[in-house]
Formats: sequence, C-alpha cells, structure tokens
Amino acid sequence: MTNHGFSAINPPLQDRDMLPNAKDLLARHSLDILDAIPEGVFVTNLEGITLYVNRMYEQLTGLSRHQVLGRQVRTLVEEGVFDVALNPEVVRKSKTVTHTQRLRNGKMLVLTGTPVFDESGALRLVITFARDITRISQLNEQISEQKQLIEQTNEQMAYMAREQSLTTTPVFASKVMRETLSFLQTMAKTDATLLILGETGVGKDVFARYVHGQSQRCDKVMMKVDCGSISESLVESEMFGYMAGAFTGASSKGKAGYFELAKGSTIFLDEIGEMPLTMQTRLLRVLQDGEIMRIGGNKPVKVDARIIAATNRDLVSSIEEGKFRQDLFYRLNVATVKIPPLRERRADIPLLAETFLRQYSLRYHKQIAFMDITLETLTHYHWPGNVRELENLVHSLVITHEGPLIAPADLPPSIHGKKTETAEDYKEFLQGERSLKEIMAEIESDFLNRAIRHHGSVQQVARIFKINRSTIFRKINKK
Ligand SMILES: Nc1ncnc2c1ncn2[C@@H]1O[C@H](COP(=O)(O)OP(=O)(O)OP(=O)(O)O)[C@@H](O)[C@H]1O
Repeated sequence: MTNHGFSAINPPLQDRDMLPNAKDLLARHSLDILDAIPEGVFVTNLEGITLYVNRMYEQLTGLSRHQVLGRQVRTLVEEGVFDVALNPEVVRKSKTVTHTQRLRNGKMLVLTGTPVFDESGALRLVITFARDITRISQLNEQISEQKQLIEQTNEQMAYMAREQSLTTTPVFASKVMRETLSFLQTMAKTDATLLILGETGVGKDVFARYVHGQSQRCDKVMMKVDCGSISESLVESEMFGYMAGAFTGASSKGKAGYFELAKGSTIFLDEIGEMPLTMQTRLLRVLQDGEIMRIGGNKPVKVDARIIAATNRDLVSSIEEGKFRQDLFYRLNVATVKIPPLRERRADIPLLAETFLRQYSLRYHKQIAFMDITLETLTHYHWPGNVRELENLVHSLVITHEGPLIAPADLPPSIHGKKTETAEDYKEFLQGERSLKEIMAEIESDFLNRAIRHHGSVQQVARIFKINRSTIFRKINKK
C-alpha cells in the first residue's frame, strides 16, 4: 500500500469501467458493504467527528453507534473510551498510519487509519480499520513470560554445568594434606558450619566442593556465592530474595535468594572477608535464627542449607580493623580448616604439576612430559599464587611448548632462576669435612641417578654419556 491510501489504488475506477447501474447499486448499499467487512470500520471527517462505525466495530468495542456518532475522537480519548486516536495524525500526514489502541474494556486493537481523497485529490475523510489483537497480545505476553522462564532455566542449567565441570577431586601427596582431607571427610558427614582459610589459590574452592560432594547433600548442586563481587546494593536481594513488587524494577513474580535456592544443599560463601558490614549483620541473624525473610515479605522461611565460608583474609586482623564482626567470626569459626600454602607442602607439587600436565595435554591433544629435573625445579619454587599459579603455568607451557620434554630452561626465569637450593646443598660440602674425591663421587652418583630416571634406562645413559653400564653401576653404588 502506498502512502496515499484509497486514492493510491491506481488508476481509480472510472465511470466508464463500471457495469451499468453498478455505481448506483454500490452507492445505495455502501453502508451494507461496510457492515459486511469483518473488521471494525470507523469513519471520521477532517475535524475528527465520527461519521460512521460498522457493526463489527460495535461488536469489538462494545460501544453502540449512538455513543460515538457525531462525537469528536479527541473527546472520546479524553473520556477514556480509548487511549489513542489516529485521525489527527492521518490528516496531518495525509498518509496511512498504524497504531495499537487499548479500549476501556481491556481489548487491544490494531488500527490502520487511511486518508480518503476526492477526484481533485483533496483529503475528505479518514477511514480507520480496527482488528482485535487482544488474543495475540495475550499470547505475546505468555510467550515473553515463557521466554523469561526459559532464560532462567538456561541460566540455572549453565550454572549447574559450570559447577559440574568444576568438581575437582583434590590431588595431594603430602602428609599435611592427607590429614586435612581426613578432617574434611569427617566434617562432611556433619551439617556443621565450616570455615576454610588459606592464601589465594590454595584450593579453598576445591575443598569446599569436596566437602559438599562427600556430604549427604551431594545430590543437589552447591550454591556458590562470591561475596566480594555482588554489588552492595544488590547483595540483600541476591542473598534473601524479594516478594513480588517489593521495589521498583522487582520482577512481578518475586525472586528466591541464594539461601532459598540452596535448600537441601550447601551454600558456599566465598570471600566472606569481603562481605559488607551491613550484610554481615544480616548473615549473623540468619545463622542465629536459622531463618530468612525475603525483602518485602512478612513470613520467615526456614534455612535448610549447610554453610561453608572461605576467605584468604586474616579475619582476626579484619576484626581489629573494624571490617569484620567478631560475633559473626565466632559463629563461623565452629569448624575451621587452614589449607597450607603450596610452599609448605612441597610433596604435592610434582603430583599436581603432572596432573595438570596430563589434563591440559589431553585437552590440547599434545604429548608432553616433564624432565625430572624440571619437576625438581618446580618443587623448589615458592609459589606465591599457590596451586592456581602452578596450574596456570602448566596450562601455558602446554599451549606454547614445542617438543616432547619440558626442561627447566622452558620455565620462566623467575622459577628456574630460583633454584638456589642447589647452592645451599654445597654449603655442606664447603664445610671441608669430606675429601674432594668423596664429594665428586656423591655428585657423580646423584647425577647418574637423575639421568637414569630421566632417560628411563641405564643402557640409554651409558650410550648418551659414552660410559660403560658396569661403570655406571659402580659409580652409583659408590656413594
Ligand atoms: N588439591 C588440588 N587438586 C587439584 N586442583 C587443585 C587443588 N588445589 C587447587 N586446585 C586448582 O587450583 C585452582 C585454584 O584453586 P581454588 O580456586 O580452589 O583456590 P582458592 O583458594 O579458592 O582461591 P581464591 O582464594 O583466590 O578464591 C583451581 O583451578 C583448582 O582447581
């Protein structure tokens, strides 16, 4: 359709094109024809006075002809009969205009107002067609509600998938971690609040998951809340949820908070040391009462979630600085475990490094191994970023390394340059308690042992270092 509505149906019918008497017949029955149209028809003059409405219009709107005929559309809008009138815009623009209109009876119409011109091209009337889209708009609303539900479900599924993929079985070889794990296993069977302390990257997350995975609540997904990253203005509604219409912008259905979502499961409050003080007060109340209340609600909901909290902060210092509530600390400090930094459990380093190497090699379809001496170098580094730093290093080595073996020189200088312990080893020799011959024999024997571990056999070492196998055995046993 062009901008000029009826006049644009080109060329207009001429009298000569019509059957004899057709024009008269049509003119006589023009109102019957309009009444037969299955859409509402509403005709106004240029001043917006209603000249005609058809039957379908009466049916759609529930308005009778006498209620609207002869009335100004603007007045009808003012009286709230409907909320929009097309007439003024059609007259102003002299072209077809479409809008939706809501009626007092709640119906939604889509209106198409079209200008009608006479033979001389002068605008004479505006004819508006009205179609009922109440059902369509109801369906649209339902679709958008369904869409919202699907989005929520997708979000939850993505969260669950993420959590699932993160479930790592802790890797350890050290005595201290064996003891830690055994304590956590005992704790897992209880519902006691657990506080996990430790430097960044030591694996607090991994151990929280471990405890949840070993608990009776393990068939439900653990709810992890990063207390440090929720904005202060949202933290309350995120934690405790809100009732429908609790505040502007609140969802019309209300929303459950983390504590409710964690029903029957575990809620892991990570970075608890970063929680704002106001929220700490609220959390304390939850721990004391075992109940939460949604924002805008008046019915307390029982909390059925096991609480695990973790932080890399020294909470005692935070209390002294006034940043953490002492009473909350006492509440949380029921069963506390401190995960030692990696430098205090060096026995875990080779096993962790090899585990990460295996995982990432598999992911990137590579076949790479550490030389023994590389593992030893890794073991001597102080790992300020703990397991996370080790994992990241191995990840980047797998991506960037060419060739089957990772040598110490492939490590960043900050790591292989740190192997000062070898110099420490010489301290003992420097005391002068043993002869040079004895010292050299020990160094030789150590070196050969490493070479055998590294190359896999005495035969290989003999070939590479051009030495007899029997000499190797003799030198090894001489130490
Ligand atoms: N014992 C372990 N076995 C296997 N992987 C581990 C172990 N400890 C840590 N990791 C891995 O190291 C990375 C860091 O661990 P995690 O996120 O649990 O540390 P965190 O102590 O929670 O750190 P932050 O304090 O920064 O939150 C993770 O990718 C985790 O999978």
